[in-house]
Amino acid sequence: MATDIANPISPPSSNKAAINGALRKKLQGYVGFANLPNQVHRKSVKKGFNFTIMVVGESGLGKSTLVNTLFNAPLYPPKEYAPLTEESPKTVGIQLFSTDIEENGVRLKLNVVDTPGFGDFINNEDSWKPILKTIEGRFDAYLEQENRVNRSKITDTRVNACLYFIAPTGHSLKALDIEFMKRLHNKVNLIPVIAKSDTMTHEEIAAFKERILLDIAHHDIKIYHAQHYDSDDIETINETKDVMSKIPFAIVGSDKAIETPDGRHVRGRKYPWGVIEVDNEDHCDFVKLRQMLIRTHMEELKEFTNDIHYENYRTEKLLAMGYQQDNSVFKEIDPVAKLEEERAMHEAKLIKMEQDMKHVFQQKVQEKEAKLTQSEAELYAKHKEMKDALEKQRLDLEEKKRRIEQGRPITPEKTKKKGFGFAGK
Ligand SMILES: Nc1nc2c(ncn2[C@@H]2O[C@H](COP(=O)(O)OP(=O)(O)OP(=O)(O)O)[C@@H](O)[C@H]2O)c(=O)[nH]1
Repeated sequence: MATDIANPISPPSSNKAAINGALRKKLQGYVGFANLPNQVHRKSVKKGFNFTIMVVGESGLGKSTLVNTLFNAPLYPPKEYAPLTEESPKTVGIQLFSTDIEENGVRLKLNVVDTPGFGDFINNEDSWKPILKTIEGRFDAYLEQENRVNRSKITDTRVNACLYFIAPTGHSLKALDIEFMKRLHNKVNLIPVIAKSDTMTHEEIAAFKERILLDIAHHDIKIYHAQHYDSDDIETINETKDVMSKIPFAIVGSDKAIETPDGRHVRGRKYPWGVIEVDNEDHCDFVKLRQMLIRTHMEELKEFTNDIHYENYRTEKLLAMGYQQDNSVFKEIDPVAKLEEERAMHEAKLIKMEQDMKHVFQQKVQEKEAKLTQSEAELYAKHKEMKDALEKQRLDLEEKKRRIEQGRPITPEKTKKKGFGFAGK
């Protein structure tokens, strides 16, 4: 099904002057995803785009109606009314709708995940579980495809944006809203919207928005925060600021054409006191929401999904499966640091060599010293022995001399025994 979403219900030509009148703010240029080529590479444009939106919120807040309004296409088959209760029919179970939209040669495959409204049960405690399961299930499917041997054709069904519908109570967020948003904010780009904002006055909407943002900040809920693609481009910065200033978007949904009192045919809701136009920026933020989703921030929403939410999920999952990450492989090689490292290694090597040489030298000196000490001791012993022998000789000679002087004969044996040259004399 190919639908022109950039031109929601065209009014008859006779009423065109009235459209340009005071009530309706005329859009500058066209609004649509044909602008995407400015955001990404031409190749992606050729391939076409794939975008998945999820709608979450209490039952009956107009989720299905908004999706039809957003894409100006009856994505939802008309809900059958139950004849007995005459109650509005509900979405039961998670439903997926897909449509191909083409604009200026750019193809967009749009997927919408509609979740059943919650809040109807006595105990709504776990109503977030199936929604979280769907988001994670889509991450798992992507992870499984990434791990295949052949990864050339990966089908990406990951949820790129989650429109969270807040009931137009005018009070603060409900405990259930807080619980839901907290459960989802780390898994998906959360975009809060005030449903059925036609039931509130402008002042009430402004005060309610303020209150919601305070609650979100108080509970540390991370909602999607658009970034500037090109900080030098003042137009982009202003556009992003403008879009961000509208969050939470106060929206009105209607896929029906109605006639305004001045004869225009518009998408809107008719009341006894007047008409609320869906595509009128003075009436609600629907145009801004569509602009952000399709025109200005689609690629960024996809990037955030892949780089932040999916990456975190993947890391947690792989760690839980026992995979360890070797961070050293991600260490960037800094040439200065590398040189420094090499220099340190070289220095350490030199120090080691110096120490080894010192050790060998000391060993040799010690050995020499030991040898010298030993020969000194030997010399000393020899010297002592000679000295003792000479002393003994001196004593013998003195004895002989004394005997000769006393006239006593010298015993030849004794002389012989001595072995000194007196024996023959
Ligand atoms: N006043 C008003 N009514 C709306 C708006 N959007 C939808 N409705 C009406 O609200 C009723 C419920 O709308 P649905 O789109 O079926 O709501 P839902 O959130 O999909 O409901 P579930 O399927 O139960 O989750 C319908 O009668 C819609 O016409 C809106 O912006 N303003």
